[in-house]
Amino acid sequence: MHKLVLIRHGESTWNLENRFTGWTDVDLTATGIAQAQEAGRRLQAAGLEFDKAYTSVLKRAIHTLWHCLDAMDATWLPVEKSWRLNERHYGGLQGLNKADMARQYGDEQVLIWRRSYDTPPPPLEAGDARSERGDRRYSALAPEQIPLTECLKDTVARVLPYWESHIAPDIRAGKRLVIAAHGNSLRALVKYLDGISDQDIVSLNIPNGTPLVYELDEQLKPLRRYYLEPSGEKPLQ
Ligand SMILES: O=C(O)[C@@H](CO)OP(=O)(O)O
Repeated sequence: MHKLVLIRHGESTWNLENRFTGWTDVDLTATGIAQAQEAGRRLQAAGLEFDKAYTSVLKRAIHTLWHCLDAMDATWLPVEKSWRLNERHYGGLQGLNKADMARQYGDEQVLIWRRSYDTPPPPLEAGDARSERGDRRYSALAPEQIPLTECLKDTVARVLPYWESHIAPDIRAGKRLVIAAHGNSLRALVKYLDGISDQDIVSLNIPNGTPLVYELDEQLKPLRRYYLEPSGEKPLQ
């Protein structure tokens, strides 16, 4: 049996300000840092240990991993970062306020933008100052690989090759992994692992800074999955 831990970053400044974030590289708030430290303490109290960590190239996930590992006295662990674990790209909505957009376009439209499986938000213009196409951290990618918007289906399509090429082989080799990532890159992974339908994934939300433990069989099929809450194990809903 293998154990894999997924953790969504702690509260970010734009979570607090209720802004569409996507690939925008925002910091954790003081609450987000505390959530990450608490996650590390809970993992340690549950007796979980890791051999390696994975994260995105966005600092809210990277710093969550640091604080979590620091609380476990395990910042020495090897860490692999990939853009493929980044948050879903939010297109032209990046930076805008979610409540303002709901007032302007209605709750139903905002729900489609936020949770539809295959309808992406309006794209960024390639020349938009918010586009990540000039960002040095993505310089190894062809420009067209850097999204201008994404629906969850697009996120699944770029997360799964990384699961297959990097994460799954590590698990099969016996490595105990923690993955610190984002609400939607983790929803993509959970959808795949648990075989959740395109319809049912719409209502699955992953909270900030709460370790989600998967117990996997030899074929990497989930046997159990649960959040590590202060009160103990809580089933994934
Ligand atoms: O803004 C974002 O990038 C994400 C995660 O915070 O928001 P949502 O919950 O709408 O997917």
